[in-house]
Amino acid sequence: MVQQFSRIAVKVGSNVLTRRDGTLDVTRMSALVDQIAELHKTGVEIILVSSGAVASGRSEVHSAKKLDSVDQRQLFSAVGQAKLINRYYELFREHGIAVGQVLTMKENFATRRHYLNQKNCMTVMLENGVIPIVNENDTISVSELMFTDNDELSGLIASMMGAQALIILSNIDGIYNGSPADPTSEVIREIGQGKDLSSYIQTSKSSFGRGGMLTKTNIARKVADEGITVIIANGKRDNILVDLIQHPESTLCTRFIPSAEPVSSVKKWIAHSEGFAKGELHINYCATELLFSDKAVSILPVGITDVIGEFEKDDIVRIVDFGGKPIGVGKANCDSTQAREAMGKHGKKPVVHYDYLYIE
Ligand SMILES: Nc1ncnc2c1ncn2[C@@H]1O[C@H](COP(=O)(O)OP(=O)(O)O)[C@@H](O)[C@H]1O
Ligand SMILES: N[C@@H](CCC(=O)OP(=O)(O)O)C(=O)O
Repeated sequence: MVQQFSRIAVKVGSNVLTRRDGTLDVTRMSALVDQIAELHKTGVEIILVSSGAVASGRSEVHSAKKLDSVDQRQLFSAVGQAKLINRYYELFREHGIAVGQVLTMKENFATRRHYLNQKNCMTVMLENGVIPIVNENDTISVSELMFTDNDELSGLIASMMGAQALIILSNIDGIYNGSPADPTSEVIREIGQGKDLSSYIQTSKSSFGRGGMLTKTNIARKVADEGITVIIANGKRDNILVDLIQHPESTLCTRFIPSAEPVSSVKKWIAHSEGFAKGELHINYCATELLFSDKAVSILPVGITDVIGEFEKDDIVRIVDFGGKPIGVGKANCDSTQAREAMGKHGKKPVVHYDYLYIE
């Protein structure tokens, strides 16, 4: 059989790995490991993004004093991540497969150097047949330093590692075209580019999840726009991973159709960097129009009407259109003082070069 994908990222959500009482579902973990091992043996490279640290720590510690939510998360994840990775290690060892732990945080995606260091680490692991098991470093990622959830992290990882597909396993068969609780709702099988799904998504979350379906959908769209197939499926269904890869037509899931246009690796990094923007470049009507045309256009000083914030050369800046709407991100080619000096002038060097510009 021809394999559809040779490198995939698989995200396993908290709810897939957690029983109703909040403890780790080792039977489910073991079933998923068996499937990953089966795919690995057919030559598919897999990066596993696994939640479950907080859930697996919860049952291990019983604090005498009442803990606030940050303390709880730090304590449970510190204990739980050790337990989680230990379980994975043992389960994969039965298949003769080595695994490695990668704990990361949002800041590690902010500078290109850190980004490339992480990429290199996981590339070496894959080259040596080791499956990277990635999670957020919950012990030190607190509040604004946190990813929205592991869906966001898995999108960054899939994009960074040049995966052809990202499979997000949750406790639901896919995105429903109404409330999942409504028996008339159905799973949307395929989502093309530019489809607005906001009216379908309920704000309800599963009991142990962090972000909910809306963040899943937003991430999925962004990643698919970079040319990566994104699949949302039910990790609690038997043999789901193998079925998705080997019997894609007959397996229930939501599939985001990837863009056919290739996106460079630098642009992929920039696309996910909005949260790290240090400043804003406001542009006029004419520059906005040009950016949305088919041409490869850089942001020239002549089209800039305002420079907000203080930034250095190579920092990420947000691009804001003439109506005040954020339309993209880019890597600044100069600092904010130089950008202000050049603003509105003809014949100056681009403030953001096209190669380092991502328009949404
Ligand atoms: N239209 C929808 N289709 C599917 N699920 C939805 C929809 N709207 C809201 N949801 C909720 O999103 C939940 C999955 O997201 P989340 O709780 O973040 O899971 P995970 O922990 O796997 O990341 C589902 O259990 C469901 O309750
Ligand atoms: N890093 C956390 C999971 C965070 C999270 O957002 O989980 P999920 O709702 O599955 O996307 C943990 O391991 O418990």
